[in-house]
Amino acid sequence: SGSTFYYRYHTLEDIYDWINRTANDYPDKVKAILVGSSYEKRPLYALKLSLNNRPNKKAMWIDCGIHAREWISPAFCLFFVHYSLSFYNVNTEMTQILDNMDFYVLPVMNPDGYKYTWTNRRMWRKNRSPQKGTSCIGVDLNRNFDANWCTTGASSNPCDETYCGSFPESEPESQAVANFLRSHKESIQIYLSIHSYSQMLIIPYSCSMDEAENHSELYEMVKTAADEIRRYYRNTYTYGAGAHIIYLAPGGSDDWAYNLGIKYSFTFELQDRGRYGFLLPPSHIQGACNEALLAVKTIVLKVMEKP
Ligand SMILES: NCCCCC[C@@H](C[SeH])C(=O)O
Ligand SMILES: [Zn+2]
Ligand SMILES: [Zn+2]
Repeated sequence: SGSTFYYRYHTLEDIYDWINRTANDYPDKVKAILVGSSYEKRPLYALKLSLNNRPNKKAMWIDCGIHAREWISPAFCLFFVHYSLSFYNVNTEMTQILDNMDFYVLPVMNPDGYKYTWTNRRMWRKNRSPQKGTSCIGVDLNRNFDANWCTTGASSNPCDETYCGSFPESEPESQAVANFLRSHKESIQIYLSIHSYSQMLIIPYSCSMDEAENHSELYEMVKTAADEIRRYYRNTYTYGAGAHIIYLAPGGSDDWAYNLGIKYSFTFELQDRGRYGFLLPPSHIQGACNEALLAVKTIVLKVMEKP
């Protein structure tokens, strides 16, 4: 699949085919891990990238597609895997990173919702689990984690877009990710969740107005990443703690991962700033992915420098 493959949006079926093909084409570098399944029993595959068989490497987790309508998010995960495999031993930074760091990449965390945006409603956000006592469907998976769950910034109404679910990790998708992170928290040093839109590099906390204990370190990382994006791509990303730069959003995967002990935890809001919003045209995929890649590289290299 030439790079034109990575500059188009893909159906869920094409993404599953790509996952299997990639794992088959790189048997010694890529492993498809089944971390769980969705409400409608679709598999949740994470690709483990391990390009250097040095023992006990640290790892970074990247999830995409937690919100169904944010199509640029899965597009980035596919791009990132392709870039890592294609530019290892070619691009200096990527080689340095992959010699030290494994990656777990979950391209579509909400497959039921993603499918639904292709077949029924392009603007769907939540998963597709039915709720008791109402015909309204779906939980906002980024309000379903156990971090100040269902406080201000989430809704307890199943018909709302930010519905928190019936209890923390009530959904199979969030439970699968939380279980995997719990069982790999010793090796996973960095957490990243990819969303769109509004061009932001977000650090904890979003679930409260509290400041993260390593706030200045995290702030420096996203500031530097945003500066690099401005320098190389002349594009503007805002950065900072979610509760301050976007809105209070409790129950988020990043805040939960942070409290689990993954002290380098981020959420990216990719392009654009509202002209197309969630309907970002395919012609913008390359730019959006290059910007996000630069931010990932900047942050990972800084984490690797830490003693
Ligand atoms: N974990 C909360 C990070 C800040 C909010 C992120 C946005 C992405 Se669409 C949201 O979940 O509303
Ligand atoms: Zn989102
Ligand atoms: Zn968003």
